[in-house]
Amino acid sequence: MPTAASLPVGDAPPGIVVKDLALRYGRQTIFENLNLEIRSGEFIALLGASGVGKSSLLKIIAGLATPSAGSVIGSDGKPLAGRIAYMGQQDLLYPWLNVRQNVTLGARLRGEKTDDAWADHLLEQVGLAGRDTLLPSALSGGMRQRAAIARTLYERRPIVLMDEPFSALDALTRAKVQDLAAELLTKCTALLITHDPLEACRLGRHLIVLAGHPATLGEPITLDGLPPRAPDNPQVLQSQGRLLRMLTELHQ
Ligand SMILES: Nc1ncnc2c1ncn2[C@@H]1O[C@H](COP(=O)(O)OP(=O)(O)OP(=O)(O)O)[C@@H](O)[C@H]1O
Repeated sequence: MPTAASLPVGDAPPGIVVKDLALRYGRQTIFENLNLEIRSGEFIALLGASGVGKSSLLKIIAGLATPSAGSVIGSDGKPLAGRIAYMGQQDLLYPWLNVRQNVTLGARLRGEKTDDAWADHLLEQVGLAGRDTLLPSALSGGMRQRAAIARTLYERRPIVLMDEPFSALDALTRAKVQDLAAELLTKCTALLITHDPLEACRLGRHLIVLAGHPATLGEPITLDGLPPRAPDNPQVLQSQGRLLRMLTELHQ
């Protein structure tokens, strides 16, 4: 059975290369000539004011939206289709399916045999072993989000994109789920949208701010050490301060 330390995503996950990306809605230009390179296995946190275009960028990278111009490919030069798992702002668990059925939904939709040993392993990892027959209505918010993480990881994709996945959780549950995500995503290339500077500093290797109209990406703040970093880690506290200052200045 695979272990968390050996999530079966191959040797090195592909990085992401975003080249000269533009997005326009009618006369509104959300961004133009946007370039971003995320190296293999890196965890990037993307921040920025509401409405600046973060979710749009993530959806384009995920292949869920079409850009007006530009391209997104893997750092290995191959398309990213089929190599990305996407986790949105809501857990989107199907209320009529139990935890296990939700976790294995992708395989079921594709008409594949479900990998029950892998599902068991993930349910154990996210602390839901023995809860697999419960419906989402019987779960707390934190448990639902943990089930959604298990469903994301069940897909065994080397790239994981997350759009504010923990924003609805209370501070303590959020910290626990952040720890879990950091541990389970060590072998993936990950891009996380968050409004929470502390979350960004605990999880991200590079923190990038998207700002302006049209939006551009700022110089990244880079943190050392492996996530999850402790909330009172001096580097986390210092970077959090820098980030808040940067976001405030950009908003003026
Ligand atoms: N399908 C669409 N048609 C027209 N405008 C859109 C569409 N989708 C998004 N927009 C606009 O594009 C801009 C960027 O939206 P987006 O959701 O990417 O922002 P965001 O930075 O993720 O915001 P938030 O932090 O609030 O989630 C917004 O002004 C939004 O109104």
